[in-house]
Amino acid sequence: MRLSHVSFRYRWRDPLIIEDADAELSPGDVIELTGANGAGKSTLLRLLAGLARPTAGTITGRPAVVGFAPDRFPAGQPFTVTQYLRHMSRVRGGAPWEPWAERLALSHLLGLPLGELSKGSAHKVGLVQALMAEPGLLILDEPFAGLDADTREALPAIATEVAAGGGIVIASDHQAGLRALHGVRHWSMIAGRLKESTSDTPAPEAEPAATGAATTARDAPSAAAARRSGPPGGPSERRHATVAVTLPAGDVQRFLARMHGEGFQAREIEESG
Ligand SMILES: Nc1ncnc2c1ncn2[C@@H]1O[C@H](COP(=O)(O)OP(=O)(O)OP(=O)(O)O)[C@@H](O)[C@H]1O
Repeated sequence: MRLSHVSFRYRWRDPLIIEDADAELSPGDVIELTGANGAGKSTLLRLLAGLARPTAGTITGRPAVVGFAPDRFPAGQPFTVTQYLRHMSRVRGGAPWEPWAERLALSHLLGLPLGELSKGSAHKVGLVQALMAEPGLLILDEPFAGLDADTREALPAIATEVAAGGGIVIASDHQAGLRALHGVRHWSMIAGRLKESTSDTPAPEAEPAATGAATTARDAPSAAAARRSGPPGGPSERRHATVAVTLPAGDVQRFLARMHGEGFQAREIEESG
């Protein structure tokens, strides 16, 4: 998989969040992505996942199966854990999710509605949906945040297994949870630039994103963030609209991944003959 001169801005005339990123990812790579808050890590991960398109440059050779665990799992969906994971498994061609749920110590929570899960447990559900389809590219946005000690210890081994099976693993990680892994690559986002450090010491998390004007972008509530949190206060937070979408069956997985990444909720999937 290759990034060639990839630049990205959220809106026309906004500053570039990512500027001229070049990188090559090979099967078996485990990559730790660091950078200050707002440096553009999540943005880069979304570009890698195919959930956003580069403003300039290209990303080629993305593996067919991408597992993406966002930093904030959209837990406000009207499903129990089992219903949600079954549903994601169907979307992913019947991928086995139960062993992952067991491994991440979710088995006792399967009957709970997603909305009743603790932050860490909801995060685990996001990890299970990302792992179940044996991704060729596993993207983890702050995977260690909020996890209990056992799961924190399990994650490096899981990353190693995915890589050993020929997958690429990339994780943004303020907690250095993968740093001890043998052969881990260190990427950092600094001032809009993607840098790889060749030593075992990753580059410092020096500066936030791109240029001075990036402050505006960082501080402004993003459209996606606004959608995730909803309007402040009052019963309007609970108002929803349901939209029926028809699309080719082969696009369902990509569509759902993008939708979940944006914080939207899937209600029902129905395949016609
Ligand atoms: N949907 C959006 N629309 C406009 N600007 C955005 C959007 N999402 C993020 N940004 C801006 O892009 C910049 C990079 O954000 P990003 O979430 O990629 O940073 P990050 O390195 O992952 O930060 P953190 O470590 O805090 O998670 C920030 O300035 C942020 O405000």
